[in-house]
Amino acid sequence: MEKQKTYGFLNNFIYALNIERKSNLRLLAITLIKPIGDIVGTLLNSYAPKYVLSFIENDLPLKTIIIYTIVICLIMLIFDIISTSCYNSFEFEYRKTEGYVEKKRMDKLFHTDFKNMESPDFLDYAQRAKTAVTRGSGFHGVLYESRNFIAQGTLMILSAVLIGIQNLLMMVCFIIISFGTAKILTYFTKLDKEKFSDAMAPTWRKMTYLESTTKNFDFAKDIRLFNMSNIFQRKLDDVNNVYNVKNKEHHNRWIVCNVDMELILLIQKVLMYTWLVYNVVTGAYQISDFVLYVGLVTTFHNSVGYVNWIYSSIRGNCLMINDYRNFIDWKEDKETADEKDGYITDINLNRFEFRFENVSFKYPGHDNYVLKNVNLTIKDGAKLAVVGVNGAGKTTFIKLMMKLYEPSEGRILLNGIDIKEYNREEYFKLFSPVFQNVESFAMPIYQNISFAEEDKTDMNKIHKVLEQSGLGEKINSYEKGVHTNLLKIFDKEGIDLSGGEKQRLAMARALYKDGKVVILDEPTAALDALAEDRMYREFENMIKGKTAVFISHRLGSTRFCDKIAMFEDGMIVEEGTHEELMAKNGKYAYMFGIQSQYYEEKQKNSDNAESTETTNNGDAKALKVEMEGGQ
Ligand SMILES: Nc1ncnc2c1ncn2[C@@H]1O[C@H](COP(=O)(O)OP(=O)(O)OP(=O)(O)O)[C@@H](O)[C@H]1O
Repeated sequence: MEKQKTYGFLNNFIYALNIERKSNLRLLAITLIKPIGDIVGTLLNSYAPKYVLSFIENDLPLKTIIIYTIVICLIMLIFDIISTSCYNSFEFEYRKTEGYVEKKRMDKLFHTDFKNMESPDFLDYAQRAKTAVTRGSGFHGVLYESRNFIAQGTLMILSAVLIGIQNLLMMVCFIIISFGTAKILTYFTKLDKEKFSDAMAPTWRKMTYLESTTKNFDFAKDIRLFNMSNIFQRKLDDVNNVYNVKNKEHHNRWIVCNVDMELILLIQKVLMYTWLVYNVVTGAYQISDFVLYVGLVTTFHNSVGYVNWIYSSIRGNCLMINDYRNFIDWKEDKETADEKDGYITDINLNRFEFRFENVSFKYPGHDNYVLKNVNLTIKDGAKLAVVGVNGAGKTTFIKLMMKLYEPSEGRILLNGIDIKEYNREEYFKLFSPVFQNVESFAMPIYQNISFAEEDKTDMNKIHKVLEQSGLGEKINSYEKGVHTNLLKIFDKEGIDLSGGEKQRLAMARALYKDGKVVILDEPTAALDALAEDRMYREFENMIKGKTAVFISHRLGSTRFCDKIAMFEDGMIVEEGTHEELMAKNGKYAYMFGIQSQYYEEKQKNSDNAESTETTNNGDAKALKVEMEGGQ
């Protein structure tokens, strides 16, 4: 688990103000101007009754009293307007700052090491960082309350000084009481952050998963057909139960805190009123003084309460900002950091030879090795087929080759240089991958292929690769053609593609990218036999002269490769050409034999059906294609 860095309260507070300054200067201006309106407005509220009363006590003419009173009211109105307009524009202006911090958070998620995306620790921090950018907490909480903190803090000091001028002892008592309540609040805020916010992060993560899975169209079919609602609801009940227990503790904690504070504040009120009533009874104060000091006492009392609450709220929100900073600054692996001095960023190579040297690998957080002491060379321009049973380590092998993970032991070299030395983002650009599981994104079709804005997309090339991957006719049949949106998230008329069509889309992406190294991981798993036949012909064009790795369960389809590496239990157990491996009569030959038998039987049945029903011979041809993967 990543060690959390703890920044002080002030450090986090300044960080939030800095974010405010960088993202929206107007918001910073509001933060500074609103307190002026609040302070003057509140003090006038205390002084206005005293002055109006003193005009009467001093027998001023009625007309003068009315004019003075109107002037006082107008001044109060001006400061009230300043305060209210700042208050109203805060939410609107905050939108920019919200966008700024959210963008930083998303950037981290987009660029972090691939392995972090499956690390529960990292995902918990991602969840906490999300809380820090949610309205009402984190940055919003700190910036919103900082205006009130400045206003109420100043009012607290001013009213304390004004009271202190009259009675120093009282002022000292009030200050001690305010420190006492502040201490109680700090204690409860810290306790609650640990016992509630932090402890709830894994529960939020689970809830988010359950919620997003339930409404995800990709899962909707399985959920219904396998009647998974019960199991989902049970899991939801489990997390809800944890939430309910923690939430109850959270609320009880705050009730205890409030009661403690109210008891202390009661002592303060009793002291203050005793002092004021005594002075009026002994004739030391006039009625107008009494009214003024009641106003100041109330202001002091309220501002102490506010300052405590606001301070505690800002403190709690600063702890969330601390989490946000820990997430944004989450240390990436040194080897894969983006802009490290000395890392090779210019990967303009014209030959691509990969060498795996004693490579072993275990997934983060797991003890078992998924790859064991793999030694293999893929020569420049060579086509390597990787075969083996499910779970043998084939996909893991290419994930390592593409630098999505790093070897736990050993090293991988490209042209003799450890791939650790290459800048990750530049290195990714080398590859054109086609995976078996393909995601379509809620974007127009052309963008699902180029991953660029329209003005940076070569539309002719888009049409060409769509034709090559067999999607051209389908896409052209839509009114908006390549501008048709996929999925219905941004466009009610968006379309969805079938599994096979998605795989063709992946092929179009790879063709468009035209990477110098081609990776095909079961690229035809979802295709029908005829589409597969066509795709293989495209592959041959696509990989001509390039280094390529091809994973397939259809052993016949690997014959166009120069070399076959057979994986078993994370190790390469056989290596050579198809003919060499067949001659060896080992595991590869055995697997090939079993598959041939199956397809021969299928073909025999098809032939029988063909002779008796004299049907077309398309199926038999398709079977032959299926076995040989288009060869
Ligand atoms: N992200 C992961 N975390 C932990 N273990 C994983 C992860 N991905 C894969 N594995 C494990 O690693 C082993 C090898 O998986 P891999 O996907 O490389 O196999 P494969 O040969 O490509 O299988 P298939 O033919 O089914 O695609 C499997 O036992 C799998 O459970």
